[in-house]
Amino acid sequence: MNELLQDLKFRGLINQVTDEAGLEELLNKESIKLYSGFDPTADSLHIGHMLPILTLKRFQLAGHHPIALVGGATGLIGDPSGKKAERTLNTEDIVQQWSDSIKNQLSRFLDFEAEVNPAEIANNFEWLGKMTITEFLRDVGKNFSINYMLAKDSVKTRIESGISFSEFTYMILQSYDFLKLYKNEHCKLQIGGSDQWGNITAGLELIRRTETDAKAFGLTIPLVTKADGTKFGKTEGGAVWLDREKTSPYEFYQFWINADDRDVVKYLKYFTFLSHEEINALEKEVQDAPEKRAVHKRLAEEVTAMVHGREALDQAIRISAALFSGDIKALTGEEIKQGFKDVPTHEASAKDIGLIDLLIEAGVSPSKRQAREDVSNGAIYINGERQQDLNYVLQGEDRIDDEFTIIRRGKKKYTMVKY
Ligand SMILES: N[C@@H](Cc1ccc(O)cc1)C(=O)O
Repeated sequence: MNELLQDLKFRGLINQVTDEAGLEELLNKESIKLYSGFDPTADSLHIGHMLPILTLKRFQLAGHHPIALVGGATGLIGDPSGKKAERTLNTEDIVQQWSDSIKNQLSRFLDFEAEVNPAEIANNFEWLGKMTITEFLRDVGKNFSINYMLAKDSVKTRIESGISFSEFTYMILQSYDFLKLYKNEHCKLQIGGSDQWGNITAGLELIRRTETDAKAFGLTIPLVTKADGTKFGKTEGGAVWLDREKTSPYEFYQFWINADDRDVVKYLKYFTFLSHEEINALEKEVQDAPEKRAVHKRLAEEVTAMVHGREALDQAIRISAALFSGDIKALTGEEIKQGFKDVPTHEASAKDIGLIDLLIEAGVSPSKRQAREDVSNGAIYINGERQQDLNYVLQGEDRIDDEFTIIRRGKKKYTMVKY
């Protein structure tokens, strides 16, 4: 058995393979080129994209050459696979901009400097962008029968609700990419999410029809599912992005820490490079002492360090600990902003405001009487410091970075006061 395929199987990373025995033979024989494509449908990739990226990386670590393809052209059209409705088109400028940011993100995961098997980046705008309509229809489109195309899930499921000619032809564009990379780069394998099976096999069909003695393969990765049935990768705040401006390293870390006990081992297998032995040991730990959440922590550490680096991970851990204990004094203003992004905010009516007045206008305490009680009982904290003086007036030193103050009532109720 091939070691890489064995690893992918152990991790549950294989959904379908076009010809497993053939692929195994090939992987045992040579170091191959493989690719996966990413359409710029937003200014950042999100954690749903991580599985194909990390799978490319697993191939690279096993000695193969990964090509990460940015869909500068396909992103202008829109893949109907797995989509219930037609997409709205984005402008060429926007797609160009998004292609650049996605390219940068992809570059963080793969090794482009490796001596023998460096990763490569490609952009299908380079060939599809230049192609003329007559070339497309004569050289590529002629190889696809309408029947074949109508039978694909991506099209079949949309016949009733509607699909444009543009999205209908998407599979041909992606097929042409595979053919192009197969011919020019000897790229013999395309991988992608399970919804990409139709597009990948269409590419294989095109290669088979146009190349003699062609041998290429497709492999899909499962869709990440969650034990509670909700969609993976979404939080209340929306998608979990790989761009730290959109999802801070602290939020990113929290996402993994909060994984369901039933999902955590699966995520370790999917998203980390820990050894099988280590994962098996951690699996035992979840079964024996799930309440310790040590395995969740380990998962969050591994993935956050990989995506955002060691320093950002340390910061995320410090913010989490400070928020948990309520002692935020040691945090910087930036760290507090990350940690308190989702707490209610209140715009203070004045800078040097009396504490009781502030508690009332910010809705921290429901009434004046309660506000006074809260303060004298010691339930009120200003930036992590208890304040029991009923006549206390907030001053400059209570404003972090001269911008905001964190008020806490009781154990967990936080409010960010801005000026
Ligand atoms: N269709 C893929 C992206 C892709 C684009 C071009 C390719 O050649 C391959 C894959 C997706 O939407 O996820």
